[in-house]
Amino acid sequence: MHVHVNAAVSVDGKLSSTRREQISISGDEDFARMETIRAESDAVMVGVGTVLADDPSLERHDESLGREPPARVVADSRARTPTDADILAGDRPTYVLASAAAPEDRRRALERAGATVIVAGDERVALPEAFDELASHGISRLMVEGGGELIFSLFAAELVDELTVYVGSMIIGGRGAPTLADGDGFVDEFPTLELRDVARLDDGVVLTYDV
Ligand SMILES: NC(=O)c1ccc[n+]([C@@H]2O[C@H](COP(=O)([O-])OP(=O)(O)OC[C@H]3O[C@@H](n4cnc5c(N)ncnc54)[C@H](O)[C@@H]3O)[C@@H](O)[C@H]2O)c1
Ligand SMILES: Nc1nc(=O)c(N)c(NC[C@H](O)[C@H](O)[C@H](O)COP(=O)(O)O)[nH]1
Repeated sequence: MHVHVNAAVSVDGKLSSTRREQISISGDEDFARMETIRAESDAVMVGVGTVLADDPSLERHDESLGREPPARVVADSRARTPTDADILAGDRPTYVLASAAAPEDRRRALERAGATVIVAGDERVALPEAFDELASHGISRLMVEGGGELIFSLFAAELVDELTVYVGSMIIGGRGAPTLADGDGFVDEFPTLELRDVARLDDGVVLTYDV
């Protein structure tokens, strides 16, 4: 499975503010670029932290981009996704990746709301195992939109193939504000990236890396 992480950060590397509310870092051109990647993907993924903060639809709004609209995936160890979340709306499949720690009633509630629940791992979602399961459902190109906890885990599990980051010309600051990669952090060995492209977009810059 090809895994493409895409996110927008401030110059100081933040995904949002200390209030964890969605901030418009991207402008129209970057949102259009993001939609193109969505349209080229079999599924679009976020962590439940992003679902709870932003309630994203993960829609492909521009129908002219062709193909089937992508399925949706949430990494949600304890099955906390609200049953009225936008990510469950409509007919496109939604896969909730949960762990054995997810209460049975929450799993069932999400299934009743239309989700396919995949259980992998004891406490947190075991991402490699869950991704194998997604592949068996025909997902071979996965786009990941964040947030920082999920992106860190994907790098830690060496599951990322490609990274695009839009750096908006703003400072957000805040010690506790989410960054591109949070989690426990790397301390001795650090994933290295190969810079493939640099492009100006809106008032910022898009960096494209192979991992
Ligand atoms: N600017 C951007 O491009 C962008 C994109 C997405 C999110 N955001 C922002 O990021 C913030 C949310 O990010 P976050 O880091 O709090 O949450 P997140 O979206 O990364 O979700 C983290 C949650 O995912 C679940 N999870 C399951 N298995 C996991 C695993 N193996 N590793 C890690 N997490 C796992 C856990 O329940 C965990 O709490 C919000 O403020 C949102 O606005 C910004
Ligand atoms: N590319 C991008 N630029 C931003 O400035 C910003 N704040 C996000 N944030 C990501 C966000 O948390 C969601 O993943 C989707 O951007 C939600 O969009 P939809 O409601 O699905 O259209 N993403």
